[in-house]
Amino acid sequence: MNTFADFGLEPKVLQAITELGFEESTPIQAKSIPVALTGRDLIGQAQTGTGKTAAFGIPLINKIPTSEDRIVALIMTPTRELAIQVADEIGKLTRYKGLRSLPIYGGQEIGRQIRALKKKPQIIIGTPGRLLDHINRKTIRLDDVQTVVLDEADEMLDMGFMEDIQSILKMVPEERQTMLFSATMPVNIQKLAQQFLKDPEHVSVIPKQVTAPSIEQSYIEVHERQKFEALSRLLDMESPELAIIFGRTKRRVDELSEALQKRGYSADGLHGDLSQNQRDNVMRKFRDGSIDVLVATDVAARGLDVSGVTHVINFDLPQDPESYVHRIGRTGRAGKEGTAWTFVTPREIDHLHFIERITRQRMNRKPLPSIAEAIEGKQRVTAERVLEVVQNEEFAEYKAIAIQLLEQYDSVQLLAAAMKLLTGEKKNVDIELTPEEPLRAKKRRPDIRSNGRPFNRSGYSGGSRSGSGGGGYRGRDDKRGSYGSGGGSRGGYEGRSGYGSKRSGEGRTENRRPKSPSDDFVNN
Ligand SMILES: Nc1ncnc2c1ncn2[C@@H]1O[C@H](COP(=O)(O)OP(=O)(O)OP(=O)(O)O)[C@@H](O)[C@H]1O
Ligand SMILES: [Mg+2]
Repeated sequence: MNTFADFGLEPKVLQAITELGFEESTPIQAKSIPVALTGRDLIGQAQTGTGKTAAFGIPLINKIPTSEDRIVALIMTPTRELAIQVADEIGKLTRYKGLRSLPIYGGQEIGRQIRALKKKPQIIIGTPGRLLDHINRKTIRLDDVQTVVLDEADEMLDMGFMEDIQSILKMVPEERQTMLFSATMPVNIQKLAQQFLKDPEHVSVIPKQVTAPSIEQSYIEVHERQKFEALSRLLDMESPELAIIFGRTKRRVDELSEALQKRGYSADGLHGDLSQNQRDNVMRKFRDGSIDVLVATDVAARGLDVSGVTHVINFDLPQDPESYVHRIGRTGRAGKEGTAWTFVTPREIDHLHFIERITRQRMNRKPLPSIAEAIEGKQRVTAERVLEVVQNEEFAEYKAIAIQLLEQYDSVQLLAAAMKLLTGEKKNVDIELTPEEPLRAKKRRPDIRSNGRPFNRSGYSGGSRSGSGGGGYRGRDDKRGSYGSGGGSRGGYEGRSGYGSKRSGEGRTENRRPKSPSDDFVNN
């Protein structure tokens, strides 16, 4: 068993880890924490949801003296919500040590950030655009930074942030420790590594496939026009605890979340054109369970850790295999199980097979759920709800009326009628979504798992950690689990638009993703 005590960490850091409920280190933590503690540069790769945040967070926190009052550590993330989430986890890990960490991201009032910076945080977690903004205003100085982490490094590169990262790292002393982390390491990450890292140690825990082992992956072949019906049936059949549905464009996300609401689902949409306030609100509602379906663009694909997400549905096929890996990785986290469904139109089937080849993981082909299956799913949920009330004996005040009714009517008829009311009929509104262009198949390219190096077989077994649960779908109450970081009350977001925040105000979008097929997509 790999306990955190073996790393020789400070007692106060150890205490915070214990409080988070982490009993054993995950494989990526076990391998990278000792390396990071030596001060070496590091490239860390491990499947989604396996604790990479703590893998860089713990050693980073451990080495900062409490008396420090300069910015000595910088963590960069591709999106606003990830900056907030990582800051949240870092905050929890520094609870007893008493370090100060601060998220810095576009969309938030800059004056507020400047005031917070006056409190002399030692750790900054930020998105590139807003960081540069502060550097230019001289409200952030990086002259004393000793540790830099690029979380989701490949994504930042992919989005065209190389220049911004270069400009930021020019402000950081050469004498420093630099770490890159992601679940996917395409070959072009080497370029970034060569420029910014010195003789890095590669720490990779990718056993067989890059997708997390606890996610069941299926696809349904469906025509563009059938997609919404397929989605409704799927949601009814599966009745997810919490689900994230990915759409290709902002328009798609808007239309789809509105359509789901019209049909009576508790859904809301998230993309980069919403104001920061709207984004925060949607994330807060999703994290606290007041909505159970989040419809999002790829802005929500990376790093987001919301415990209780049982399902990911790709309403539109993802652009590339990396996006697929990260999208479905929003479920099946920390050893829990998850289910991923992907809709594919007949013309896109080659693209789906391309994703399968690159991820070396086959998806199960499933038929469109039938109306009967959808109804059955809904009835099952109603029955479960009824039985829960029965078991908890939460019905005392209804007993008298029940007895009265049973004197006049048949018990089966009564229960069936009550269940019908409880199940609720889905509103029969017509839904027309604007069709999306199909994606074209791509040529095969190098493996995304291994960064061109022989991959590591020693790795991750998925179920080996204690405290990581495992048995399938949890009840609502368990949603926050014991993993900690999913329970943060804040939920911010940074759309792709947020990157350009140094040049743009809130909500403005910039095309910085070179390979995107349409403006709609890049502005996600
Ligand atoms: N040692 C541990 N034991 C139990 N839970 C852990 C441990 N380490 C991390 N976790 C929890 O696992 C969840 C996933 O962690 P994290 O978000 O760091 O994953 P990740 O590897 O960065 O995933 P992604 O690639 O999607 O960004 C979090 O809720 C975190 O609190
Ligand atoms: Mg992460």
